[in-house]
Amino acid sequence: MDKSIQRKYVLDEMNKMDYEEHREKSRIIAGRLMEDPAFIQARTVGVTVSAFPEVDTHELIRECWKAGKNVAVPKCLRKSRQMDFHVITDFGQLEVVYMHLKEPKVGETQYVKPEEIDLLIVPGVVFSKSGYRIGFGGGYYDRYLADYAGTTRSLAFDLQLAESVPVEPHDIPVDAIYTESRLVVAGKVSG
Ligand SMILES: Nc1nc2c(c(=O)[nH]1)N(C=O)[C@@H](CNc1ccc(C(=O)N[C@@H](CCC(=O)O)C(=O)O)cc1)CN2
Ligand SMILES: Nc1ncnc2c1ncn2[C@@H]1O[C@H](COP(=O)(O)OP(=O)(O)OP(=O)(O)O)[C@@H](O)[C@H]1O
Repeated sequence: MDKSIQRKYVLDEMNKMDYEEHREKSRIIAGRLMEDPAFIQARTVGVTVSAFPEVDTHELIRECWKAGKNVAVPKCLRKSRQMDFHVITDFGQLEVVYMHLKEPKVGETQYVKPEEIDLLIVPGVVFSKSGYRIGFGGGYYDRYLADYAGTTRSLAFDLQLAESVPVEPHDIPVDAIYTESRLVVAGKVSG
């Protein structure tokens, strides 16, 4: 199936969730990640600030702060279509400048190199059982992952899992995907 059709179909399904269902499932998904040794051991976590209908990451970010972890969020560089991650210690250090996305205020936050991020939580719209993904189409994460050697995870609702997605040469799969009912690891699915 065409990438943009698959993206639109799944986004439409995600948008059908009501506020309660979205919040409850997000809480379960984030809770599962928080039990993962890769999360527990991470000193610095790279994560996006979610926007509905993405799996909510706000509570996860607060839990990172409580546990003394650094929270690094991406700033998009539009010309080069690259991203820089900056450490935020408060949601007040975010601003909306690009595509309704909450991004770090670069003057107020510390830049971190890819090798300083222990765990990168990779966003996406559709995920395959091999860990491949369809994002919002900016190619930002594909570019970042090309230079990133650390551990990756994704957070998704069950309805975002597809049998397969089109794979291009630049696509790099994530190590594992948490949903409200499943853990998908390197092509294996368990309950
Ligand atoms: N919450 C959240 N934040 C995130 C992402 C995400 O998926 N979720 N990203 C995940 O990657 C990055 C932003 N990704 C983007 C992906 C596509 C376009 C986009 O479609 N841009 C239009 C218009 C560009 C322009 O105005 O210059 C385009 O490409 O046509 C923008 C951002 C970083 N932050
Ligand atoms: N490593 C890369 N080097 C150069 N161009 C790239 C790279 N990765 C992706 N691109 C380009 O970026 C554009 C968007 O890529 P793609 O459609 O795979 O995005 P996506 O996976 O849906 O989104 P994202 O990675 O932002 O979540 C494509 O035109 C692709 O060719």
